[in-house]
Amino acid sequence: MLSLLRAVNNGLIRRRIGLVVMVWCVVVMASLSWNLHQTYHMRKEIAFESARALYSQVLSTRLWNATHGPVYVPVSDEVQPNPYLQGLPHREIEGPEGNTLTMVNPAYMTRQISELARTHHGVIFTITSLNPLRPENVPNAWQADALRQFEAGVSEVGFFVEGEAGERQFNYMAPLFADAPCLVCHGHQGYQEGDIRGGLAVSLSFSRDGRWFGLVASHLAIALLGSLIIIALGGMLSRSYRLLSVSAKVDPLTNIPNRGFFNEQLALEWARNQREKTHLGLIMLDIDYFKSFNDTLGHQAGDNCLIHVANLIQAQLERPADFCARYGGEEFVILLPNTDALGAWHIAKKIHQALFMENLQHPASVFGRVTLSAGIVVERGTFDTAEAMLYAADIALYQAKSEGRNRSILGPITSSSSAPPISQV
Ligand SMILES: Nc1nc2c(ncn2[C@@H]2O[C@H](COP(=O)(O)OP(=O)(O)OP(=O)(O)O)[C@@H](O)[C@H]2O)c(=O)[nH]1
Repeated sequence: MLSLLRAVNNGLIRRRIGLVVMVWCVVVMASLSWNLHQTYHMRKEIAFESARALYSQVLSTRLWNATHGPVYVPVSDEVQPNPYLQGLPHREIEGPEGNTLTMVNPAYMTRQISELARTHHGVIFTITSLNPLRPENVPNAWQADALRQFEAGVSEVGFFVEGEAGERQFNYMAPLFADAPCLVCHGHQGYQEGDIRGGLAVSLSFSRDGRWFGLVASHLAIALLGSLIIIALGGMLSRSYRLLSVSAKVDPLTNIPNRGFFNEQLALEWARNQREKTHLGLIMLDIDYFKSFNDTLGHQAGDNCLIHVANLIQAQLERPADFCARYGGEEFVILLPNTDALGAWHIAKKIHQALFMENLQHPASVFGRVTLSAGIVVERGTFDTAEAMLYAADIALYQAKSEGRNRSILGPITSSSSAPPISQV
């Protein structure tokens, strides 16, 4: 039974389990990449919203300045008169306390606030242009690229980069359009109201996102756990399948292969034999006077006798390829690959002798003990089909019975042959 268990080919089940594990892992990995993508997308959305808010804030401040006409603040170390407003009337005026106030236009105010934001809040925003008045407003590479994109119709640009301190930095830029107050200084550059005259670049720092680690770890755990469950359930399924396959092939009383399994084996060996043109021996055996055995000693004793004889027959087989099955009732069959008539005869003789030595009492038999009759055939180009071979063995067995039982007959026996090749133990 154990050897049969091993013999059942469950490679297909293993391959299927492997496939299910693979599909499971692919699904988990797809979920991971979707979640990572979503996390990145969300983070980028938040970064865009924050940058847009800052951009709007700066524009509102500039608008406030532009709307209220010249704004004046006291001249100090931080706020010196703006050289780009040189020549404008009233660039400096006297304050109520006799101090000097200087004009702060939207661009100058943006620079002032930008400086405060950079030093106090770590937020960087700068005004930049492809055609700047101030040399400090010359764009860097990404800003120049963004400015060119605005001219091509793009409304904003934003992306993450690695910050200097290893943090994530989000660079954002949206266009600045020329309006009346701007043209005071930039009019001579040929700008009209509504033209894109530059952009407001914003750089925000974000801490590194540790969520990806949690996502990767949890997905790996799910993939591993799921795979283990699939493998465990698959193993149980595979074992049940093997047990089912085996029980479908084994005779429940004697625990040796049944007739169905024998038929499969016969088809295999027949095909191999036809290919390789070797000998294939077949012995059909039947317990003598078994009805009387049951009648005198009872069915339970009959069952025990069948088990005993099955084990005894199996014990006489010499090669791993030799195959014995319960063919039905008190009938057994043996397949002997690569075995000629002499070999098959030798096995039949061994069985007769072993059973004789076993001396299983059979009071109703003329022999006083359990005996067998056997029909032997050997295929080597003799039969057209496996069924014909089996039939010939059955005829030889019948002949052994009719000649007095407790013997073997070597077939084939044909009704047409005047002198059938009958041998006898
Ligand atoms: N105890 C038991 N008896 C069985 C089993 N299978 C078949 N038999 C019996 O085996 C007997 C076979 O009887 P027959 O076919 O007349 O053959 P026989 O009495 O052995 O006579 P010969 O074969 O001519 O020697 C029947 O009585 C069946 O009931 C089984 O599994 N257990």
